[in-house]
Amino acid sequence: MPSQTFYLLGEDVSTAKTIEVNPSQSLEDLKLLIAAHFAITDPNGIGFLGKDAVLTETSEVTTAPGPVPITIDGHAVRDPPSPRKLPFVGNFFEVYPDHLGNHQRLFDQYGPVIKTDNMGRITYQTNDPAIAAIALAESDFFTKKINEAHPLYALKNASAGVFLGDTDTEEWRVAHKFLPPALGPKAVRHYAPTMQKTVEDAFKVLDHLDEQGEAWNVYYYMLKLGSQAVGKLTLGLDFQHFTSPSAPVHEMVHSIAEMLSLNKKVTSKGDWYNKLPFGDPKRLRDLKARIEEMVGESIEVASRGGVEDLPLQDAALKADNMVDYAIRATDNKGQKLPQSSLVWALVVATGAGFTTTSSLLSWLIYGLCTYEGMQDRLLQELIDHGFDENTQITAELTDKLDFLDKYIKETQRRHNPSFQPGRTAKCDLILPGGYKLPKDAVIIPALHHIHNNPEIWDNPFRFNPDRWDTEEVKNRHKAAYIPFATGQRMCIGFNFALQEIKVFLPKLVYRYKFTREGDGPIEYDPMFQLIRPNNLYVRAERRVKWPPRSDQSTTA
Ligand code: HEM
Repeated sequence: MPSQTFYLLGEDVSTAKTIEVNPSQSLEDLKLLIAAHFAITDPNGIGFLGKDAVLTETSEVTTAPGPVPITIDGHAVRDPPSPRKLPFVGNFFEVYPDHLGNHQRLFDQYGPVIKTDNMGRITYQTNDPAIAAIALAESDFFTKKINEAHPLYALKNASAGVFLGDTDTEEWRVAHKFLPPALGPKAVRHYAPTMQKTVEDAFKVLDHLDEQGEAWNVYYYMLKLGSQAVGKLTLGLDFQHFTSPSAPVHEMVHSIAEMLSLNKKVTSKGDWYNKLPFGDPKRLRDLKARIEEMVGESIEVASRGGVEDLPLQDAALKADNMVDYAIRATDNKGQKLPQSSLVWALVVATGAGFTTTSSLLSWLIYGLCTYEGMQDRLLQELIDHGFDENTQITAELTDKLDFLDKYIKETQRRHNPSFQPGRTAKCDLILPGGYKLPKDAVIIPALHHIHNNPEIWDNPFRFNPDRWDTEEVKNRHKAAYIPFATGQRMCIGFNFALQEIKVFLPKLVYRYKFTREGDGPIEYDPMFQLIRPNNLYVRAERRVKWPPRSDQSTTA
């Protein structure tokens, strides 16, 4: 077979490779062949340069005088740009404290892939959905491998939960077979009554705060509410967060939160520190043991009921909660989730579940008080669907609430709580646009910046739920909106989260009118894993009257 030599434009000609090419193959097949040889992640962007023009036929490529330069999306290959570094701190002060605002500025200045060095930790970020989709697909190019550069590295070693681990492990595969069915769309539907009871239990506290004329910190109460629901439905535990306005946050919730921050502290120093018999490392070991003990108790209580084993899907539809599910669910070989994976899979699902939903709930309340007309439109939609305080919310009802759906989507676009799902390059590779990434580099699809990228979204900084009806948004790139990430390592709890929100928000909006207390800037904590409003205070006033149905007011 004839052969041709090729090299990547931008690299030295001496790197050229000789490749056998069948002259009768299509140009598309030739691009696939070249992509495989040069680890080019998207073959569609490959171009072949002739002496005077771009070569568009395989026969032209094979007969051109070699070596033939390869372009990617019309570019030579190049290192991702990076701001100028300062000694020791690198780009730290280019990025922090306002990493959301600063990354936006860096994307505007340098383009869709940027490299930053924050005190020695090198990461790559992208706001391009096409690159995000490539990174998040588990493939020959990328995987979730949590190495020193990964944003979850500090959490990986100390807690070791399978969902904080690498994809390429037997433990993750087993947990990933067992747990997602319990959080599938059908399975979470039967959790709706428990979700509703949870928010209704919070009413007496919110009513009391209203009677006292008190404003409250939204994140604090949403943390209580979000974790109350997740606690019941993952661990079967009642955290008693709404027995009174000052009811303490349950030991499980603050233990998980404290464990997350201790992990960061302990693993940011050498391994010797971890072995100290006192201080933070000891506290961390004690906490881990206590958490295991608490989850172990939940498992024991659930087992004591003498429950029957069931195939995965049936168990998902019948279980009272995820512990109950996990001890019953049996795969087609009659095997169960091993006890060794069970405890930490449940701890991580609980932690991932409440930190995220409580942040999103907080942003949803922020939107009610900030964006003109939202509260009225949400309320009107409820009234028009015959909603009242006795309504039992079901998925059939929430499926009809179009504006609610658009409002949630727009909030997750504009104020997404999670922002850094990192993926690791398995080899030296070339991204669309010609950006080179070395093996083991961690790239973060920057969710906030993808969701607010002006190349994709018209007027992205405007909060506009109606954009979700437009053709432009309906035809967007599949990774232009990925609040729960995408690919095999995406969120397994998204059905749960969305259903919970669709039960909580209507109940809250029907009962209360929310107004913001104070009008200073809202701050977020740049060192927290999630974006949440730290200093948002609201008044929730009980409604005493509701608008008429739209059809009645039109008739009138
Ligand atoms: C608004 C709510 C939520 C948001 C925005 C969210 C977002 C995410 C994102 C972006 C990831 C991917 C992380 C990565 O790729 O590195 C993820 C993973 C995960 N989420 Fe969620 N999540 C939410 C709610 C939940 C809930 C309610 C649960 C459980 C009940 C849950 C359990 C998990 C688990 C176990 C993973 C790890 C999956 C894996 O590594 O294979 N999440 N979530």
